[in-house]
Amino acid sequence: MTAAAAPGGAAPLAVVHPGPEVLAQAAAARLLLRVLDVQSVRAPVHLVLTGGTVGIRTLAAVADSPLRDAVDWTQVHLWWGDERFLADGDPDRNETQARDALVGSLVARSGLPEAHVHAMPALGAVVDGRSVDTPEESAAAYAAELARHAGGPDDAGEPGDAPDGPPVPRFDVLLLGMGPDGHVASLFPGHVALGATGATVGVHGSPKPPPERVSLTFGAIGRAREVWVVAAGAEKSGPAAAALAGAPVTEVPAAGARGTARTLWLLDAAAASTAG
Ligand SMILES: O=C1O[C@H](COP(=O)(O)O)[C@@H](O)[C@H](O)[C@H]1O
Repeated sequence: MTAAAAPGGAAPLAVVHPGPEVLAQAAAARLLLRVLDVQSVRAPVHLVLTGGTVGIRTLAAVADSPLRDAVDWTQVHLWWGDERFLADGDPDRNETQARDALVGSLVARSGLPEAHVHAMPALGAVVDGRSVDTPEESAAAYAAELARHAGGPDDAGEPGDAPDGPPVPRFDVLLLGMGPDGHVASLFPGHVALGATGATVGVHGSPKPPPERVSLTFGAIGRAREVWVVAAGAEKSGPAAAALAGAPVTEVPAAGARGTARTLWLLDAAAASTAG
């Protein structure tokens, strides 16, 4: 396989919370305040959502937060870092879980336009008149959707903030969960997808079910202004410590997820227990 490049971007900073519920509440409050800050200087805001235990718990906390109503959701775009390649509405799809936890109510009650909800095409979806039957077709369709939203006035960065990379929006915050094997999005240790170029990649043979997935690449992740990795539980402590210590990306993919301006690791005490 092609080796993943050494990570550039902002060095990681870890913030530790006592347990998973406080972690989810704090991540949600932090996310909403970040959106408010960004909306004071530019629009639209591009957020990348994650699946996973803490990721979905964080979205549920956003839904219940009083800060939610301070955001202008008409000027927010939602994207996903990865997706399980399953039929639309499958309960294991990250999109389905995110819609149940938050996105559905933002569209129904908070003015988020459905056209701003950019889910990765599901198995059997029809995009531009063609059926999406493989992870590669879904990945290609998503890359095209990302490219349509790249290069807008909201892309203008701060001085020195112009990373090379595939055509994707400058994500304001990109959320990632992390598996106990150190995977982020659907980029797994030792997997050929780690070396993928372009914005997205179709994934086969995922060690975590389901085997077929779609993921942003490191190139796309590295275009985010801020990357936040959220993780809870003792089973995450080994990979968290390794990633924070700069482990090889091929062994601990989470080590390669960095934002241009900020890389935050939001951990609970158990997940931080091995970190020095
Ligand atoms: O399969 C996935 O797993 C990771 C982490 O999930 P967790 O339940 O261990 O927190 C998640 O971040 C990713 O988006 C998802 O597709």
